[in-house]
Amino acid sequence: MTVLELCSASRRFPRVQALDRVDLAVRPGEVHALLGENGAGKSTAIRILAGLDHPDPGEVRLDGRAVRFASRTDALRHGIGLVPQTESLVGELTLAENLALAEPHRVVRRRAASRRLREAATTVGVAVDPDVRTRDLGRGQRQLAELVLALAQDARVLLLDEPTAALGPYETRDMFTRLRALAAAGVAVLFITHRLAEVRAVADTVTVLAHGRVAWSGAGSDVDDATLIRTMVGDLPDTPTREPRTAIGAPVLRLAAVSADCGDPIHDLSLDVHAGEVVGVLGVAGNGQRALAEVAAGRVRPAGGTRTETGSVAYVPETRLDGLLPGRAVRWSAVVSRLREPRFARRGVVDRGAVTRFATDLLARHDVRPPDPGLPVLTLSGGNQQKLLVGRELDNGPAAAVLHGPTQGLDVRSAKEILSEIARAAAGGTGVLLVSADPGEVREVADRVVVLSGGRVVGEFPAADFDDALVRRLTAGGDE
Ligand SMILES: Nc1ncnc2c1ncn2[C@@H]1O[C@H](COP(=O)(O)OP(=O)(O)OP(=O)(O)O)[C@@H](O)[C@H]1O
Repeated sequence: MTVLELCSASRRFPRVQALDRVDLAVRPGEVHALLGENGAGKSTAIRILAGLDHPDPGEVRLDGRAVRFASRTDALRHGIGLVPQTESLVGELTLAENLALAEPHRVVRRRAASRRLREAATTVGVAVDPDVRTRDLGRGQRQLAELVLALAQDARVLLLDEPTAALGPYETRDMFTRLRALAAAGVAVLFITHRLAEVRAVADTVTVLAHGRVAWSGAGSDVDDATLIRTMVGDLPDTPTREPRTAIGAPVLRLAAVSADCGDPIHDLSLDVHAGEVVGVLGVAGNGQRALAEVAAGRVRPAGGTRTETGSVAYVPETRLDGLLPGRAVRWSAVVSRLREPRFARRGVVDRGAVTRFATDLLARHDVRPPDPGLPVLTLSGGNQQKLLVGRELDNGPAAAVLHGPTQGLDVRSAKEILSEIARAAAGGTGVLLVSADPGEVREVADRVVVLSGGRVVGEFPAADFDDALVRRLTAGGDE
């Protein structure tokens, strides 16, 4: 029995056919994974199912009947909950206030809202405080909060656009336990991911989109990983994620006994990043990663201690839109951190032609699709926005680079390309601070690993000594 489906759904945007006659069905009690390379049409499919967009032509069916949701709120009234890729919570408000905002059709008293949220959180075993300003939660926690928000509104279908992108392996496993419990209770779950291990861990059914079409669909047990990868992105590039390094040099970024509070505080933290070195920072989300990244990048002044840099510091923030100019064309996001360079100005006025030429070249070099500098940034798929941001930041051979979750939302091919880019930057002398939720990528590209817990460094070791059990113990708050 199908609860929600796309029937021969197409959607065209000015430069692309995002969906082309797609059939996709979600069933109660089933976890369905939606896969595909960046730009394949996954978010478009989910947005249509959630009432944020409409197929043209094509149909959405609910319980077998054609429907046309007027909005996301309307879809939610029919039991369709969405956890979007870019969070939709209002940061200044608490989760309880966000719930009141999401239900304009009824009066929601704050105490009742908090109670409903607590109940929903208990159902899925999540510890969220409904009365904390959502801006003060880490990205992973905000996504869990959105999940709880949908459940508090009685969603019987959950559409999750990359719910695990900002989560580490332990939090991901927890989330899957919750999703399985929801499915067992009859909820239908459709989620987007780029990680095949997650498909194996939780999905009953898999659909792969490629260039807006269904390239494969069926039971997860009927397909192997190699076939899935080939169907998604073709053959993987054979690019190295280790480059011969020049000797590791002097420190390019030094934090000495810094403390800062950006929601998840850091205390008395000291860390040096040397030229030509990749320092990987691991930890369970919400243990000071954001504060560390913001302080290291020079965005937030530490409340105590000192920060020293020796040259330019590139920064990829955890939330990609914080590093882009969402309201403007791609070309401006491509140059924003370099606009002061003389080549972009003519007699004191910005030289649009020079900006466009630079942006065109940057998009081509970093495989951002579509490679059109005139498109609004928000019309790029999430993964392509990420490639633009990381490409721009590493492009200029900075002295240091602070990268917070640089491969978030990237398909396997692009993630591999970004890791090679990081390795190349380090080989060229950049000192990289890689703050990541993914132990696998840290292990692959870092020289040294630092583990954060409770806002403090609780362990540090050469990447060559990487030991899963040790990392698990340290991230859980143990001492070395
Ligand atoms: N509002 C829009 N206007 C123009 N083009 C758009 C718009 N929304 C999406 N697109 C384009 O449609 C295509 C599919 O985008 P979509 O976001 O669905 O991809 P995706 O598979 O979710 O990618 P990712 O894995 O990177 O998130 C992309 O080429 C994207 O640039």
